[in-house]
Amino acid sequence: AAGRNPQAAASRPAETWQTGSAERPLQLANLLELEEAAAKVIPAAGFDYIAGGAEDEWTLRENRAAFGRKQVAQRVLTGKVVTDTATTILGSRIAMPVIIAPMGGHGIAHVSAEAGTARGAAAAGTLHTVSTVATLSLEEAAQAADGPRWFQIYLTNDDGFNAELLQRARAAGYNAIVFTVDVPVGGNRDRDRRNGFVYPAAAAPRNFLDASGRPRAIDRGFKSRLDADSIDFVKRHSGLPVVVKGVAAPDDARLALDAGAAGIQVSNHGGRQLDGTPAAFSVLPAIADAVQGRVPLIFDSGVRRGTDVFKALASGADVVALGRPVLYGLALGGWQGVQSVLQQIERELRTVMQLAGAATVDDIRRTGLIG
Ligand SMILES: Cc1cc2nc3c(=O)[nH]c(=O)nc-3n(C[C@H](O)[C@H](O)[C@H](O)COP(=O)(O)O)c2cc1C
Ligand SMILES: CCCCC(=O)C(=O)O
Repeated sequence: AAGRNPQAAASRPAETWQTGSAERPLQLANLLELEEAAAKVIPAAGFDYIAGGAEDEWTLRENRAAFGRKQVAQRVLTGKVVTDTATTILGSRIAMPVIIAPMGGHGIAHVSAEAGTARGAAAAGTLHTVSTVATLSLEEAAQAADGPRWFQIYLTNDDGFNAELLQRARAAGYNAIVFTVDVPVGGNRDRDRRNGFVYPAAAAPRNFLDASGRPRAIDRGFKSRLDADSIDFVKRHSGLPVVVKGVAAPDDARLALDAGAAGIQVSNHGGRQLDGTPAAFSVLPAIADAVQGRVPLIFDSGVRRGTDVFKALASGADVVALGRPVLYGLALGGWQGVQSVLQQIERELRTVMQLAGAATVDDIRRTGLIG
């Protein structure tokens, strides 16, 4: 059931999908205003799929609201001046503590699909996490740009296929595997049910096509039973550092650590899975406490502003990952739109750092929040 949408796409006849095709930089005041603009470019059911969350979308809204309950301390007499926003994550140097979260089907948003996203990320000096259900194959996405890149895996019920996918990722030069564990089943997404949404043929995930173009493994669905052995499987077959993504409880963080995770991605999948759970930002401090700096923490779900990045890092995250705004930037401006989105949040972060007396990313991590 978890793989229902992409699976349906693989067997649908060709159809036209009139989505974004512009290639231009974007003039942005902030990332929040992108959603309304993107709704005019992406076909309605595709837009709902991207923008929506599970059930009442309470957690989707709470992901934003929670940032409003912690405050940044203004510090203007420290004598510090922002030097740069660069940082290192799992051995990769990136220009800002912001990366791109894995999202399926970039072809839903723009004709360049993941090639545009990868190029935009590289132009901004950061990395893109390519999804299992990406429109382009992991090899095509890798060829689109130089620089560090991560591959996200959903384990299917076909372990031979899973092992092959991990080996392909290693061969294509991916630097880490992001193993997503919060989709043992697809969430209850009312908008998609109402729209009868399935991935359009234009976004059918090519990782599942065999040499003769026939769909493979995706009809077996994604694994529901996930545990320490699953993490070990991903480690063994990839030979790469494994980030366990979709951790929202300290006990899952401890379990992932014991199973050999090289990183933990605190996330509630952007409010798309279990509605009624706390904001990802609300559970971050307790997870950081459980992890005790033993592995890096990546944080996502609801990040839209430089202040959000600052607050997440001050709460224990090493980097944050950005979801929906990247697809909106891609829809509106192709690779240049993605670059604009990343540059905008970096610009905001720099200003916040200066006003909060943090000269570097490490300084942010040493800063306490109010509230
Ligand atoms: C359209 C869409 C598709 C997604 N597909 C995937 C996916 O294939 N794999 C995955 O691990 N997470 C997926 N996610 C979740 C994101 O990685 C991330 O957790 C979430 O979008 C972060 O929240 P934000 O959009 O509020 O920034 C998807 C999210 C969206 C919006
Ligand atoms: C059913 C999983 C497909 C991609 C995904 O993770 C999402 O839409 O959130």
